Amino acid sequence: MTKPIKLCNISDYQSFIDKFDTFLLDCDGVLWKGNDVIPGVQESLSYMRKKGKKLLFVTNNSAKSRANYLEKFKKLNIEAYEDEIFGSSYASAYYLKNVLKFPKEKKIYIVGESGIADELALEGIRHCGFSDNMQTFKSDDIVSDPEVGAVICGIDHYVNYTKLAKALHYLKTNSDCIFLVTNDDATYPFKDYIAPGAGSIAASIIKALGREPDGIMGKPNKPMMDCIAQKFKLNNERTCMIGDRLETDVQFGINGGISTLAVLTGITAEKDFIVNDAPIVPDYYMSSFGDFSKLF
Ligand SMILES: O=C(O)[C@H](O)[C@H](O)COP(=O)(O)O
Ligand SMILES: [Mg+2]
Repeated sequence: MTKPIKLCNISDYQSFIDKFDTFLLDCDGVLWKGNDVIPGVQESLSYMRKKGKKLLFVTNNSAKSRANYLEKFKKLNIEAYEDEIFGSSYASAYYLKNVLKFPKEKKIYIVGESGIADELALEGIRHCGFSDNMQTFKSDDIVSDPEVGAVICGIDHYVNYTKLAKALHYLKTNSDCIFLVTNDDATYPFKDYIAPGAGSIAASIIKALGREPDGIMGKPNKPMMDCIAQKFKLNNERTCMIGDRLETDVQFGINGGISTLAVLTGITAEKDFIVNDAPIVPDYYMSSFGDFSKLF
């Protein structure tokens, strides 16, 4: 088993950055936790831009559209541009439009937030489910709607029984109704705690439905890489994925044939991959992406 290389000092940081032209940067747990920016992140990104590196922000968080994410970057005083941002809501809309060729006459029921609705709308795909955000459960609300051709589930801070019951009803009663999940992250790192992730929300529908989703869009899966590849031709030898979760970020890099750097500010701990039988091992790792700020 190849051992991951730990980046410990300024010369390690310098030689690592010089190896690559493009960095795919995860967001939750690498750049920030919730709305708390990880120390040194702005300076690290500025240094990379100063060295002429291409930066792409690749997040499984489907709560926001690319435009909304750009607002978050600005609010947190992090330089970013909309065409650098790839979220699982965008990857889902891209997949439904270009791969599934989702029929115009059908609509999608959303268990999730505005990111999914906004990106579907940009692709001209009809959707519903938003009005159920604050709904108190009433059995009469669970009615058939043959126009629902798909259910999509992502992170949803307003998830409720009505939404889960409607999603299950459409999937069970509408023939050929497909079930997509924006991402399978079990957890979601905040500054002082770990919260349930999109994968844990989708798990309640999966359990009730008795089958797995027809597709998971985000890292480590192909729809996210396809979404990036339609905009940027990556030179795999000179590209590195930087993330905080082994089974999404590092696996995404491995699947994509690019290098991987794990940081320890989010979900993954060193003990998760330093053992001999670790299933997923990054090429490199370091305590925090913010440590590159020492080069600034
Ligand atoms: O959906 C989730 O569980 C969270 O958004 C998760 O944190 C993924 O965000 P990422 O680390 O890919 O930015
Ligand atoms: Mg992350």
